[in-house]
Amino acid sequence: MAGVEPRPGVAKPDPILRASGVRRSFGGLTAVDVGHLEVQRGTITALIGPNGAGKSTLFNLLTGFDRVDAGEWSFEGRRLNGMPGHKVARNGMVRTFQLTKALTRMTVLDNMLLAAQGQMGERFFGSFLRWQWAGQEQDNVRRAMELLERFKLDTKKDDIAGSLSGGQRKLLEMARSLMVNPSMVMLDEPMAGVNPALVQSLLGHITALRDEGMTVLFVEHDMDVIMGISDWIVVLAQGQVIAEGRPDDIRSNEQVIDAYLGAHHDEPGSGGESADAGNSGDDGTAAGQEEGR
Ligand SMILES: Nc1ncnc2c1ncn2[C@@H]1O[C@H](COP(=O)(O)OP(=O)(O)OP(=O)(O)O)[C@@H](O)[C@H]1O
Repeated sequence: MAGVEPRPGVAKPDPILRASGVRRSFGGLTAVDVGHLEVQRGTITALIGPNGAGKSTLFNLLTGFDRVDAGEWSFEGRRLNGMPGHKVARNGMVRTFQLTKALTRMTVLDNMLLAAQGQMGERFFGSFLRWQWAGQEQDNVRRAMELLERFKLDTKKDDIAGSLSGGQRKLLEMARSLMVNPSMVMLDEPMAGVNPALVQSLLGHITALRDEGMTVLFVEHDMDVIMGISDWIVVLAQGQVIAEGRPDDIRSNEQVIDAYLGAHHDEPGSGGESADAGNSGDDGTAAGQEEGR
C-alpha cells in the first residue's frame, strides 16, 4: 500500500474487491451511495462511520444479503451482482453474523458444521442436511475441530452456543466463517460485547488471519481497535465514502472529525469531544460474563 494516496475511491495495487456506483435507498433515504471503492488483498481494512452511515447496508449489499438499486462489484475479478449470500460465500467472500436465536440453541460443533454449507441459513439445518452430508461429514468434522482448537473452543464443542460468553461467541462467529475456506472475511463488529480481557486475544486472531494472507474487512466502533489494527481505513458518512487512508491520515482528517461530531450534534450529553462513536460493547450480548481462557 506504500504510495497509495489517501483519497476516496483511490485505486489499489492489487484489489480483491472492487465496487462502483453501489446505491441503495429505503423510501426517500439514500442509505448507501458509493462512487468507487477497492479493497486491497491481504490487508486489514476497517469500514467506519457514525451511526446510520450505511456500513451494515453496504456489508449486506456486497455479500448478497440485500439488493442494490444500482451499481456493480466484483470479487477476484468475478461479478457478484445478484448472487445470493451462500454463493458469494462459496466464491470466497464470507461474512460473520451475530448468532441468531436458532444458532444459540445448537451445539458449538453443529454451528460449525452448518457453516460448512456456506451461509445457506439455519432453516436448511436438520435431518435432511444431516442425511445429505453423509460423505462430507468426516472432512467437515475434522476441519471444524481444527478451527475450534485454533480459537480455543474445542473443549466447548458439545456445549450449547447460547451458553458461551460474549467473547467466545465472537470467536465462534469467526471460526464459523472460516469453514468455507474463504479468501476474504468480513467481520461485523468483532469487538461488540467483548470483555476487555478478551479483546487482545481477538485482535491476535484477526492479525494472524491477515498474516496468513487473508483479506479482512471489518466494521467496528471502537477507535482504539480500529487505529491499532487497520492497515487501511474507509470512512462512510451518509452513505458515501468521505475519506480513505492509513490510520494516521484518518486521525487528522477534518472531514472525518466533522462527520462524527455532526452525527453527535443532537445527542444530549454527547459533547462531540470524541471521534469515537462510543457504542462498542453495547449489543446486549453476554458482556461482563467473560470467563476468558
Ligand atoms: N431495512 C431498512 N429499512 C429502512 N431503513 C433502513 C433499513 N436498513 C437500514 N436503514 C437505514 O439506512 C441508514 C443506514 O443504516 P445502516 O444500518 O447501514 O448504518 P450503519 O452505519 O451500519 O449504522 P450503525 O453503526 O448504527 O450500525 C440508516 O438511516 C438506517 O435507518
